[in-house]
Amino acid sequence: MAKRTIDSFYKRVSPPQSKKPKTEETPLSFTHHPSYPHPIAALPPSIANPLASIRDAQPKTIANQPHLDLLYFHPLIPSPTARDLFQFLRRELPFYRVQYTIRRGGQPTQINNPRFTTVFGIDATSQFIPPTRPDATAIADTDAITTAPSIPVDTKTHNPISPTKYQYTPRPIPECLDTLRHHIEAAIGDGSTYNFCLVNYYASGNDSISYHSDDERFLGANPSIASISLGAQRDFLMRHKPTQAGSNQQPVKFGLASGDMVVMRGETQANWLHSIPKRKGSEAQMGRINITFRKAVVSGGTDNYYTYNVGKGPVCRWDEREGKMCQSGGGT
Ligand SMILES: O=C(O)CCC(=O)C(=O)O
Ligand SMILES: [Fe+2]
Repeated sequence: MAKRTIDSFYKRVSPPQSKKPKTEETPLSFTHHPSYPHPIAALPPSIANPLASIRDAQPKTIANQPHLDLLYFHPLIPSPTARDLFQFLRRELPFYRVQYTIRRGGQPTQINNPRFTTVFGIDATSQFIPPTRPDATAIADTDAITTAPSIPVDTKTHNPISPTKYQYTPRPIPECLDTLRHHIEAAIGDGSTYNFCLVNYYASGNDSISYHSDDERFLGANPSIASISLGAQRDFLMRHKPTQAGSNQQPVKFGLASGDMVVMRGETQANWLHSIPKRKGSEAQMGRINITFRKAVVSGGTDNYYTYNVGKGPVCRWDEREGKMCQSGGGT
């Protein structure tokens, strides 16, 4: 049987032919997977081709504060491509407005995520591979090649994982985001690899993420987190965690623009907090997408990421006529 990479495995089919003349924006193919609420378009060449050059982008190193270790690509993606990628991802990805309950002071308290989120990927104990084929004749059947979905298997044994291993059905990173992953791993060039892609959509200046650090144990020690900004410019604030010497340091502020990438690595997560505060002003009504690539090393990471970024609520899609995210019916 011919050896095929995981990347080449995703089903690629042409969209239904219509009488409309083809424009550059017409998606050429889709990633299909039973875990997706809908097929997810692959990048059109008008975005995929210029994106290939981001591998050569040169970052600035920011390590002028205790425990801070950042790479700042300003920009990573040139502005026309960043704009097209923003519009493409907003239109094509499924998003969620996740709600969950925590106990606060002994009382169950409902938390509403103040932004739209979505996630793809699986931790390092599992991986997506094409299902094995019994004989070579199946390969001759192009339809069989293109319709079989990739399946999650145990990384060590390559046996299919138990259906009860995870609380949520993990989703493979779709081709449009996996292409980006390959390019940014090359641009960062320090050997970091990623198996998760989290996407935030801030619909306006009223959406935000409060101070936190991505220092969960399931990311291992000194995790590398690559964070890409598209769309509206927003302030990214970082401040050192409180120390014995006090906590009244001024935050470090980056005005993250469309196409920028910040890589947080080394001891950064263990020692620093970061946030995107709410904002007013001219760009406040514009949307912003943030994409983070991360590597979860144990299975708890998969459950955590799907719980807080997909959840159990309805899927939302961008509605061009309404100019906003709308619930698209059905489940997750
Ligand atoms: O939107 C951003 O730039 C930051 C997002 C973030 O910190 C996160 O998702 O953990
Ligand atoms: Fe974060």
